[in-house]
Amino acid sequence: MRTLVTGKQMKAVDAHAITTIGIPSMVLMERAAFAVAREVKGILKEEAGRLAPGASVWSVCGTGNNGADGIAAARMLFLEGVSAGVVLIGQPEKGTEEFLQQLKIARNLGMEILSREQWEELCSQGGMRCRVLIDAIFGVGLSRQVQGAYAECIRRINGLRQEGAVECVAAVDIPSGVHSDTGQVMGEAVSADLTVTFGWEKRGTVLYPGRSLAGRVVVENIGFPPLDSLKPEVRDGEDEEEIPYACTYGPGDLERIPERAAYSNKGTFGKVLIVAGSENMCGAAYLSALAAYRTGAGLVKLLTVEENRLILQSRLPEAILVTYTAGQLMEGREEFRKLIDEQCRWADVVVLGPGLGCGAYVEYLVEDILTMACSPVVVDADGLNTIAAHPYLTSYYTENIIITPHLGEMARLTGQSIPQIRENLVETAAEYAAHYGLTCVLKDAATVVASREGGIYMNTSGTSAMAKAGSGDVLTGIIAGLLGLGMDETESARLGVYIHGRAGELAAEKTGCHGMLASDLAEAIGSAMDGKKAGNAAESVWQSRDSEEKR
Ligand SMILES: NC(=O)C1=CN([C@@H]2O[C@H](COP(=O)(O)OP(=O)(O)OC[C@H]3O[C@@H](n4cnc5c(N)ncnc54)[C@H](O)[C@@H]3O)[C@@H](O)[C@H]2O)[C@@H](O)CC1
Ligand SMILES: Nc1ncnc2c1ncn2[C@@H]1O[C@H](COP(=O)(O)OP(=O)(O)O)[C@@H](O)[C@H]1O
Ligand SMILES: [K+]
Repeated sequence: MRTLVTGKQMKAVDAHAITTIGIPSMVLMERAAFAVAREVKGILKEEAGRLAPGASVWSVCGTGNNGADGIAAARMLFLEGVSAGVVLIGQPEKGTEEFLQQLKIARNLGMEILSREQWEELCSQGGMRCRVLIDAIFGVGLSRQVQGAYAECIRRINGLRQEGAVECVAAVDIPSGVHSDTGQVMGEAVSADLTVTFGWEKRGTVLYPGRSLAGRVVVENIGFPPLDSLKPEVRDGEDEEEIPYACTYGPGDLERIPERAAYSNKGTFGKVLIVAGSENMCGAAYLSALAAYRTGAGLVKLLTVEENRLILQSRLPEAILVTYTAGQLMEGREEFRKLIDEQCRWADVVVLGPGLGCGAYVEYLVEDILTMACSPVVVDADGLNTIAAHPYLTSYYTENIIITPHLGEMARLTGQSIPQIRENLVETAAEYAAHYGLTCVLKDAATVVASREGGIYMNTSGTSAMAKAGSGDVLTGIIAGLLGLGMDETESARLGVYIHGRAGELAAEKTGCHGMLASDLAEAIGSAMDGKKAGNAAESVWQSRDSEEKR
């Protein structure tokens, strides 16, 4: 498990380390700059291991402590014989104490220091070519939209990278212009190949578009005290609500999956009831059921319309089938309730919604399941659309409900627009989960899981190959399967999302990124749950120099 922090949390740790613990700010900075310089040197090194002759580095620096890191990193490279210079953006005289100190050191060493105007001139004459450009304009201190000269400078950096005048852009802490909490571009943002971040990963490099802009992320422990040494009021200010530290999973977290006991039978691993499918829509029910079995469920039963009987029985003979007709539901509601009651008593887990459609009877079905299920219920797709269309159904929400909306479904549930939700992914999921006391899995390219107690998980596995119909149905099956194995709602949701992404990566390796089908994703679940197998693309772009486990 890796911890993810907001900019504000990171600043609170900085302040705590410096003022309460007494670690001098310049000591932290020296370690931060050393890490950046080390990574840049790695890029500059020839195969033989020596630094490339004439290797040139420009460090483009703002006047805050991010800029101070950038000057210090350039100075370390300069002292190792690299042709490294500094470009200053903003008014240096207004810089932080640390910035002014770093600038003085660089000047005393005789380093080349350009103003923005001089740099612009160099660029416009085509004289700006370098192996590595260090982006140190803004770090976690970015507090507003980027405009004017700063925006121009960021556009210039991206232009140089695009035209090949700069081979590699290395961002200090976070690409300048990316919001450290939301990953949103604040007007203009640097597109980096590498980001060296300090202490803990920032939420903004896990959420899109920040995640695409950060490139490979290296996390460096520069000597901060552990997060749990901070008192809540130190973390977030006495007058404000405490924001929880978010987390993400990696292959090591697969150990959370319970062992499959030798002395067991099919009843040991959970009975999953999947209430899904409608006339002409049986694929979602099939994929959910298949995924639940592939995740380890002992018994999967499909409750679906009579029209799906033949196809589902032939596609997935391992599943038990109970069918109904729409007429049965509309006219014989009392009879139908008995059937639902019986099925709910049988189930250890219920999935409600994939492919249910929007027939008038679906409202009754959703109401009956929500009122009668006494086990965890995973509500997805048309289950959620029905709740959005009939808001009284939210009164049946209980603490063992997991909802798995994509952004469109979340927009229907909350009345917010999709862009609004996209910009506030974490807050939207967290507020809904807290308000209704349930687990909310808000699905996106970087899915967020908000628990009813306030915990936040942000997913880092997955691939765009999964952006295809049916992927969400597979996810509901995986989460249901994990609940069936006995995991709690939060853990099933978090690990389910992680395994789902990992299965996507593994399946895409075989089919190629464009060719993958949701059924390929479901078939890869078993391998994805096997912790010994490598293959997590997200893991390969992430690396920690000093992992949290070691601390
Ligand atoms: N001792 C420390 O405090 C340490 C700080 N570190 C570095 O310091 C960074 C944080 O430094 P700061 O808090 O000084 O903040 P930053 O250097 O990230 O930037 C803040 C500066 O930019 C200005 N600014 C913010 N948004 C702007 C906008 N849109 N347009 C124009 N100006 C804008 C602010 O007024 C401020 O002057 C971290 O990201 C990290 O790189 C690291 O060196 C670790 C130690
Ligand atoms: N670009 C992407 N990268 C990673 N995961 C993705 C991407 N696009 C979609 N996904 C995942 O695929 C799933 C799609 O779910 P959903 O939209 O409900 O599809 P459907 O309803 O067709 O099954 C979600 O779990 C989502 O996180
Ligand atoms: K930066």
